[in-house]
Amino acid sequence: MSGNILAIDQGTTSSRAIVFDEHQKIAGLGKMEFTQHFPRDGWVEHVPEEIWATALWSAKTAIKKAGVKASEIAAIGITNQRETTIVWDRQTGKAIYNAIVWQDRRTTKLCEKLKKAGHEKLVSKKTGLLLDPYFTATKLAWILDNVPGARKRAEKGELAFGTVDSYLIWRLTGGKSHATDITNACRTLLLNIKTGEWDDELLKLFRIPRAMLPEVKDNADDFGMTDPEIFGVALPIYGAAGDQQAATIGQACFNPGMLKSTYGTGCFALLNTGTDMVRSKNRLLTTVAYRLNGETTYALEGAIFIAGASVQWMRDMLKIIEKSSDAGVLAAKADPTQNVYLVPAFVGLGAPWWDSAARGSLTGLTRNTGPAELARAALESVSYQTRDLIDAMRKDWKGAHDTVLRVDGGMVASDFTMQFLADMLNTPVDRPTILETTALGAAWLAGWKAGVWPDQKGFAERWALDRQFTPRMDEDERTRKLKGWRDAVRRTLSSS
Ligand SMILES: Nc1ncnc2c1ncn2[C@@H]1O[C@H](COP(=O)(O)OP(=O)(O)O)[C@@H](O)[C@H]1O
Ligand SMILES: O=P(O)(O)OC[C@H](O)CO
Repeated sequence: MSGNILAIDQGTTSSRAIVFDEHQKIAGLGKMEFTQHFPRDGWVEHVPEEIWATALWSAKTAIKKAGVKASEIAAIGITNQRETTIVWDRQTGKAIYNAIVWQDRRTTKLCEKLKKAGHEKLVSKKTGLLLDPYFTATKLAWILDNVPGARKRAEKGELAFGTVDSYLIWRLTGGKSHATDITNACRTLLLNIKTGEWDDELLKLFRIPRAMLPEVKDNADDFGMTDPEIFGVALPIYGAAGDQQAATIGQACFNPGMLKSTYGTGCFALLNTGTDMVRSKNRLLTTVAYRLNGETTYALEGAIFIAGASVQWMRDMLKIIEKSSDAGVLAAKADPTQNVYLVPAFVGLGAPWWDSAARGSLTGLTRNTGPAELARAALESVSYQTRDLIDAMRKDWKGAHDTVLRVDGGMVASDFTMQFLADMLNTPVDRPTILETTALGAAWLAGWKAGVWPDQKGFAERWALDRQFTPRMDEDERTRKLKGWRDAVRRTLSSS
């Protein structure tokens, strides 16, 4: 059997697919951006048909570009933007409402109400998460409460719920498989991360009918065969994982203490804590890193909502750069004596603040502040936020000390940003040769399950360094800059 694996990576701003060959090298890639809908302040939606169409187009393009026949693909792995919520009609396969995206804040009030009623402790204990609109359950409840007739139909079993992995699996298998994987399921607020099963108490709290939920599987598992109409041949789907967990796998962070951070639209740092479920005292998340052969590995996670999105904001709204890669060039021209801080709380602040009512701020402006200082502040904000996460991780778990950070995602192409990151963390930052680690992680799951790719150890040995960024800034300068950042955050919090 051939060692070609198709990975479908359905992200927040684009869908892409990659065919990796038997040596885990990229043989073909297809990528398409899709429309972001912002119907109201704090609301973010995607059209499910567009998610499907762009994912499918990308998959077919990747196969074509790789110059292989679909029959030469051994298996498919799926990875996706997490928490994004879709409900569809089991009969027609049509979604009953747009996908409510992870960034969407419309359920802030409901979360506050549940918190006031004292439910956060139970929710955190069972799920490792917090009562924040970021997660799926309240978005799903919103759909059931706001689409006429939805709740009744869901109770009768006529509607199906899924995160994007589940929706793609359903579409790819022609409605034959309604499944999800443990890493996506554990982000819904409906799964008990200790047992790995849907939890009746949580379902009752969020008023979610069990009949609409998918089956929860391991990350390398049998998720069904694709409908032969789609690729001309039925292909097995053998892997699925949320994109941040897939990146953890793709970065081969398989040992406790290993840490990766992905800089895409948002930024997500995951620290492997092994089979230990480390409970955060500093408002980080406890999450499933992966479950293989029934054994669960956990991670501590810090989630930042805006990273590369601030670069897109400069490009699309402020129009001070033409393309993302101009940001680093512009930032390098900034006046080093200015202390401008951008706190990009465009959709609230994630870890460790969890302030959904906060909105972005720009401080330290002078008459001489121009686009270059703004670009620098936007790129630097990513490193400051990462520092906040890693400080919290170090307080939570001793295994987080002396670790090297492996980075990936679109934004790590910026050398300026990576150097500043090493300076702020005061720790080396390793950028691998393959930056498509999310897709690679999903591909490994499928390739390993299909028996055509190496095992964990063999795969980890193939991880290759492109460049290591080492800290260059002196301690006084770092301390001064971090203090300025913390002041800026303090002023941005909604309670300030
Ligand atoms: N050279 C660069 N410098 C800074 N930011 C960049 C650069 N290249 C891409 N980006 C940013 O990275 C993000 C895209 O990363 P990607 O991993 O594709 O994201 P996602 O999976 O969330 O769609 C965009 O927000 C883009 O602005
Ligand atoms: O699409 P990304 O890469 O920004 O990832 C989104 C995360 O999965 C949200 O939790």
